[in-house]
Amino acid sequence: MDSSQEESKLHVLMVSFPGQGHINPLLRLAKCLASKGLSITFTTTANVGKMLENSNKSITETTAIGSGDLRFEFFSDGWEDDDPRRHDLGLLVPQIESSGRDFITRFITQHAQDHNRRPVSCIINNAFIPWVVDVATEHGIPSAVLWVQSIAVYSVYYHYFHKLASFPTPEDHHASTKIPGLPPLDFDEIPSFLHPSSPYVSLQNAILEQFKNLSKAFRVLVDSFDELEHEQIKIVSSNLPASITTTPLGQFHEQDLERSEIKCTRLLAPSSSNAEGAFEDNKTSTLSAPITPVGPLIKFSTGNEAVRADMWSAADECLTWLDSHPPSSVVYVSFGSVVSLSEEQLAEMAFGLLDAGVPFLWSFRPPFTKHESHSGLPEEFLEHVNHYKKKCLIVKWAPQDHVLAHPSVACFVTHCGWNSTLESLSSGVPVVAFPQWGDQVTDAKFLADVFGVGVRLVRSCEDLKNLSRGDVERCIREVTSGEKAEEMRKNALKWRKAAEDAVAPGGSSDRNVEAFVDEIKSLARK
Ligand SMILES: O=c1ccn([C@@H]2O[C@H](COP(=O)(O)OP(=O)(O)O[C@H]3O[C@H](CO)[C@@H](O)[C@H](O)[C@H]3O)[C@@H](O)[C@H]2O)c(=O)[nH]1
Repeated sequence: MDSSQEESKLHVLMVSFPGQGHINPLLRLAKCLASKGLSITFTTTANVGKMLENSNKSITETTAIGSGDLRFEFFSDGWEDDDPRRHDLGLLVPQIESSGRDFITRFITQHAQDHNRRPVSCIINNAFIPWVVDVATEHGIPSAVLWVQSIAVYSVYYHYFHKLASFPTPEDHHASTKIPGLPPLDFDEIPSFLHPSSPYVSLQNAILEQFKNLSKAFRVLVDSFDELEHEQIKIVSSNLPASITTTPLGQFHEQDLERSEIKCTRLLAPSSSNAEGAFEDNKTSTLSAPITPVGPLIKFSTGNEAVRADMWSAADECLTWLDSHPPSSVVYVSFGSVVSLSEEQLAEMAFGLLDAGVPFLWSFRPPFTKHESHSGLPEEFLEHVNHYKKKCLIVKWAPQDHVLAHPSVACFVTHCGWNSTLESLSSGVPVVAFPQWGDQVTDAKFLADVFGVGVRLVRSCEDLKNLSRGDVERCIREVTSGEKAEEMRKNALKWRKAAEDAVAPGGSSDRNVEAFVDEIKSLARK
């Protein structure tokens, strides 16, 4: 690259909520954009930044990726290192907003004034920090959002927020929800934060807040792909005005950029359950920027595997241990970075795994706080694991992307976070779905009934409480042997191929990423 190209690299600031399930997809997008010639600064809060630096030394320096580059800069959330308030989302979300707003404003100003730095041309953020879009708008900087859950789940929240469909009410709280383009969703299949009695009010607010200002962004990118969620993309897009819906994926028109002027009225009278009063001004509302799938981001090869953002060090031994097993023989178990199981659930899961008689690798994330139990596994089970190291391995954190891509893995027992869901589909690995809350219950429904790659270990909150080792064993057997297992394996491999095609040069997501980069360049010229 000559010096004039080097100078003309556009600078994109990417801001992540400090959670693993948010950081991973945003970082994957960051690497992808850098590989196409953009200069990226990736930021999140400093306490999580410290964890990332401890487990990934490579992120402490600027890294050249393709014709662009990537660097990290973290901001303090204003609390001491061990402040327990961080574990309360209701407190954390506003705290990050106040410190994050200051940081981003300073960052934009410094980069605009200092001739030795590149001014910020675009800002991209992910879930739970919608104020980033407002800060960008206040400074006249174009902004985009990366939605880090499925488009189906986006559609459910979108229909809820804009009162476009009926949802369960306290009076009729088990009614199913019908949303165009989605199968009818039973009560236990809509994201559980929308249940009338959900105790997770702060999570519901954090999620729904995002829908307030999506129209200020010029694009909502999604870590999904057209072939996987074609109908859902069509439906979500069709609630936008015609000028946008007629725009084919991967081709942007001038009028798309003026959508802040666009208004759309709701289609249905509001159901009494729809967070009445909370989002008062929805009668005539600007809906959202166009939705563009750019995933699965994990499949884009940027030639820089070393840059990772694990919050804990991934145990290298996983891959050598997997190497010692025959193809399609191991069950991988992980419940992501947030979920904690009760001691009863852990015991049933543990003994169910033993009863299934298959080798297993269990990633059991370290506790967040001193108070969170990490010794919840039964003593008898741990003794067995120690004795049969060849057959069972428990680690604190695994390189999950590499584990799922390993040929020895036959099945994934997962909590169905969207990243895990997409990673298993992209790797062709069938699943036993063990969702706990939020979008996970919807993802589980899709994995089993729409994508055809797994079985559900639990279907309702009641099942969660009554998990039995017999069910664990039965589900693992169902997914790993017999005719039905063969069918699921075939479907999983079909999705893996579709994922590979989507990100290959000229594939649906690749075209969308290219067009997005062109869009950033074109907005920067204005
Ligand atoms: O040992 C492990 C376990 C997990 N992971 C990675 O951690 C991420 C976990 O993300 P996800 O599967 O989405 O689970 P959560 O961490 O639980 O994610 C939260 O955020 C997601 C995105 O909003 C939601 O879909 C989930 O429901 C929510 O719990 C994935 O990329 C995994 O590859 C590892 O690298 N090693």
